[in-house]
Amino acid sequence: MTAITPSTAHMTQTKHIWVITGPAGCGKTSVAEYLHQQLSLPYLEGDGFHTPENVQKMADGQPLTDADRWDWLILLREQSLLTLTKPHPHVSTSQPPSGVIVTCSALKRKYRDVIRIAAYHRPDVLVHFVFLQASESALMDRVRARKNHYMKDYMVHSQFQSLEAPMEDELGLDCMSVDASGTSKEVQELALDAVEKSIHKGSQ
Ligand SMILES: Nc1ncnc2c1ncn2[C@@H]1O[C@H](COP(=O)(O)OP(=O)(O)O)[C@@H](O)[C@H]1O
Ligand SMILES: O=C(O)[C@H](O)[C@@H](O)[C@H](O)[C@H](O)COP(=O)(O)O
Repeated sequence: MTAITPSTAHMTQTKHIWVITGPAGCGKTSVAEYLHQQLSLPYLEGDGFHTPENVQKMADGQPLTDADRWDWLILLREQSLLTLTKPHPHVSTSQPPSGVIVTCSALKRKYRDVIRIAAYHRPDVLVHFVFLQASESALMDRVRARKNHYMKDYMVHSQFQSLEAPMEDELGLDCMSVDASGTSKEVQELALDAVEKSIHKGSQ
């Protein structure tokens, strides 16, 4: 049996991958930046991991296909795990972080399944999905008002066509649904509250 010493204790602590999900404009970036600040956890912006080809495709107004998304999802999963092993530069400790925040629309159940694989060989890792729920028309308005982004408002409809919001079984497992119809501040607070409750529940 391997003894748990202070130097190895961090390896056995539960580590969390917090995936902030939902269609374009739901507030993934806004919420992730807030959680990053409030929880002092590293943050991976999913949009930054698309290939130039995928970005061009979306900028041209074509929704991504499943085939376009697989490698992106796998990359996000691998980068999340890698981030959990590296000392966090924003915290004054040489220990790896206790969690990582990642934005990823994760529109379909099978996309979430790809990310769930992160925990298959890492019993110390828990994956959680925070689904930001708001109406299509609200998200159209937000994306229309957002400047300097490849994703245009007319893409929101295709995102809702692809969307498989987490159902009861996923909500009872590793997904939480957050009302994202309010102001940015309200949604940020609701998301933080949901994450903190989940951490608290896990520690009991
Ligand atoms: N709750 C909100 N209410 C109104 N506008 C919001 C809200 N959350 C984010 N926004 C704005 O809407 C746009 C999309 O938000 P963003 O965080 O980029 O969403 P996503 O990353 O899910 O596409 C941004 O311009 C952002 O400032
Ligand atoms: O900020 C946004 O508008 C979204 O995050 C957007 O960029 C998009 O959702 C994905 O990154 C593309 O991938 P999907 O088509 O799989 O959502």
